[in-house]
Amino acid sequence: MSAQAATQEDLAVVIGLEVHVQLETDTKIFCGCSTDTAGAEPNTHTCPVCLGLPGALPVLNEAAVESAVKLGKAIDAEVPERTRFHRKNYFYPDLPKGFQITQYDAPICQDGSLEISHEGEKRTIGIERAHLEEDPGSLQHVGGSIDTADHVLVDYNRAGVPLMEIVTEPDFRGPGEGRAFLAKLEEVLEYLGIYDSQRDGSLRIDANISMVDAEEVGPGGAIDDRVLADANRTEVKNISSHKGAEKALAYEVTRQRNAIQRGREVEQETRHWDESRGITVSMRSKEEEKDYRYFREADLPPLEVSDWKESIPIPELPDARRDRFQAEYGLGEEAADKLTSTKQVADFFEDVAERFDPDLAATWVADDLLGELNYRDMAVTDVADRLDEFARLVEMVAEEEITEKNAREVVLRTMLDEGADPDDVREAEGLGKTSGDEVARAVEAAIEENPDAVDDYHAGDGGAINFLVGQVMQKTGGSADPADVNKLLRERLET
Ligand SMILES: Nc1ncnc2c1ncn2[C@@H]1O[C@H](COP(=O)(O)OP(=O)(O)OP(=O)(O)O)[C@@H](O)[C@H]1O
Ligand SMILES: [Mg+2]
Ligand SMILES: [Mg+2]
Repeated sequence: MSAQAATQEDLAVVIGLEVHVQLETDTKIFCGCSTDTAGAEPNTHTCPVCLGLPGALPVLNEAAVESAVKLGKAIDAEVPERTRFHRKNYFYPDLPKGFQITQYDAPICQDGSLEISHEGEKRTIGIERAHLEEDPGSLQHVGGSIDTADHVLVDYNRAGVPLMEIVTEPDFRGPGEGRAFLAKLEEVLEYLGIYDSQRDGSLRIDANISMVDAEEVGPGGAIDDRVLADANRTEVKNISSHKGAEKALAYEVTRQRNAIQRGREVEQETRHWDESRGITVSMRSKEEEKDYRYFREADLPPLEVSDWKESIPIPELPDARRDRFQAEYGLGEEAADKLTSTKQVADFFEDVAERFDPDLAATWVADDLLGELNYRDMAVTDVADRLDEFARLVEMVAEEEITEKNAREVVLRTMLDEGADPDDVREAEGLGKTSGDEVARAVEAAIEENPDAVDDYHAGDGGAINFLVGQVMQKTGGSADPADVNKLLRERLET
């Protein structure tokens, strides 16, 4: 059956991703310019090297290589003994030298993989390679978007920021899997501490999409290399988030499907994701490898990492930590997932679990804190500098200085909404958990003042106890623990 005659069901989606990640280093990859460019005036973090002035020589940043090796270990890649750099030639204003220093035939990471879980199923996504390169400068399109702008401004502050380009096999069979992969990759990068998710543009994605005859898909989603090579694919550039990736992929899948159903061929081309319009637009026919005239970067010697790489440690990664949390703290799968979703959350949970009690810590971090943050469209990163205060709140609950209900509904919410300190909120709201004596007195008073309810209780009316609990709660200003009060009342009424 030819692709032309295909209907919806006859087509399988093929997606491969090229993910560009900015490595978090103090200085650029080939010069000493600071990478801390947030809010800086354009073109103020530059020097002859990253501006590509004639005669300037690159010197490789050791920290960038170390980060690349860490990533290689995390994705189970081969890190060859010797790697080298190449020049990729193209003419575009974001590249002052007219070429990008990148890696070609000897990338620092080869043949890795990452396991994702999507819609309850686990899949292993192959990673063809991950190589080091320099980030180009950034362009600002003035008076329109890329295809309509009046003119373009160039900022070379970004030029030379270390980038890792991670190239997957065409292993995704749908946009959702692509998104799951990006989330997982970001998690791993954060755990490794080599990446700053908060930095603008620190993760940028090119997505390759094609359609093949569904009959070509074998067991486990395998597709023959020849079929993949023959399929006309589009490469979508300018995707900068997981959400954007899923949307761009879904758009492109629909566009290609429609074209094939109308009997048209999908053109092999480069397209641009226009985030604000939610569409992809054609940019140019796809360049081929020979267009880049790759040749060896003679200004950088080959890089030897064979002995060195063994001495570069990596921390426990998300999957391992998830398993350990389940085994060590008796967490369910869902709680373990939530509590390892970012390193910061996981570290915070462990800290609180060790100091107080794992069950309490799990509820407080997974349900209460993350729930309230989520409700406010916030993440743990937004309160990263206040984690001590949240730990203090859990301590108050653990030490029974406050009821769980008040801790959750008053203190936690006020902390988040007003940036208040937990002890201050408790004091201001008079929420100190009432002492045992005070509760006992309130129980006595409630019994004395409500003989009818006491009679009803003895006559077997189950509702009477709730009424009495309510009376005690009122007398203690809501600061007693209702479960304790219930117990006290029953004990007292049975004697
Ligand atoms: N048939 C296909 N459909 C979708 N994606 C594919 C297909 N074949 C290959 N890919 C994906 O295309 C991506 C890049 O492929 P490749 O390495 O051949 O370079 P390229 O896009 O030509 O190179 P560059 O972007 O550096 O110029 C990979 O992620 C790969 O998985
Ligand atoms: Mg590249
Ligand atoms: Mg490509």
